[in-house]
Amino acid sequence: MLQQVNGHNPGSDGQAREYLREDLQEFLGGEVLLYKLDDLTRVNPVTLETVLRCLQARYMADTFYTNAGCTLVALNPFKPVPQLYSPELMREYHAAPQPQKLKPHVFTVGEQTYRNVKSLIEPVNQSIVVSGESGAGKTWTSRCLMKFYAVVAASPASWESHKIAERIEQRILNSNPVMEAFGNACTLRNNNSSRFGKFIQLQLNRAQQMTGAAVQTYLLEKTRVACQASSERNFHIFYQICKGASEDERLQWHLPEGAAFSWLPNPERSLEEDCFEVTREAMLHLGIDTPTQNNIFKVRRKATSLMFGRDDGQPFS
Ligand SMILES: Nc1ncnc2c1ncn2[C@@H]1O[C@H](COP(=O)(O)OP(=O)(O)OP(=O)(O)O)[C@@H](O)[C@H]1O
Repeated sequence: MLQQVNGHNPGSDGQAREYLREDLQEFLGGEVLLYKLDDLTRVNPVTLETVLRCLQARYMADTFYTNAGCTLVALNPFKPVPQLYSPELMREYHAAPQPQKLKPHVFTVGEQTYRNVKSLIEPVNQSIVVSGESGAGKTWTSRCLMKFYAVVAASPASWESHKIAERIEQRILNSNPVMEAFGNACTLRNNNSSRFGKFIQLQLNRAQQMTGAAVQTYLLEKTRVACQASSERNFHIFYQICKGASEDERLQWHLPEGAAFSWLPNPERSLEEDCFEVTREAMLHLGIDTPTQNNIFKVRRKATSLMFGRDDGQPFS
């Protein structure tokens, strides 16, 4: 039963609809100012149309973050916006007496969470849930948060502990290209779609410095190895190996130059994520040395050679 619509007491459903229509018109009439609404709880009346119009107005004004109470709505800009993620901006949010008074940003969430750990007498674990549909920007957002913590949670006093913190920071950031190489693939919606879920745990000591990180992955879409929807691709790592292996490695891994594989469709698409060197470099930083890497790729290559199948129908030796 309808009791009240935006302060009106309607006598009937018809009247309620009329009031709603008037309120809607009034709200959208001042549309030029919609981009200034940085909290969706201030949208009135709350309808799908008003919320979307508000987000659209902000998007047009290159404003990609909007609060919705204690939730942050992030719009994917689909273009590089480097000034939005600079270390200077990270420090600004970190140093602000009240970060929630600054413009809505993923760094506000990061900083508030960081302070919540610190401000309690007994530190309490904090969680940030990043959700959205495929291509919405979850991986990007998680990466941003990791970079943010790597910057703000790594300012120890002594040179020695500074070095340790720096190493942890690098390892945390380097875990991304490795996980993405092995667990991401190009889909119709996203060139770099994560085909697994992940739970990332960042560990801080009592002084709020980063001491480690752990990543748990789950629900890897293993079937993609053998079956890809048309116009989609297999996991990046396979293309990286095929495109980036040196001549020596090709010989070792029995990987003829230019060979086509039926289970590696659309290899002609050249993606930023195809860079084998980036994965190898990141693995090195994670402590996986070159011989171990070679063993991994050899094992991967052997396991997959049975499956890839060559387009000419020839089995692999
Ligand atoms: N804040 C941002 N700034 C610039 N580009 C972005 C931003 N967020 C997302 N993108 C772009 O959108 C693409 C898709 O984002 P992302 O991979 O994070 O989506 P996702 O939600 O993790 O998708 P999936 O669920 O498929 O893994 C990124 O590769 C990047 O190009």
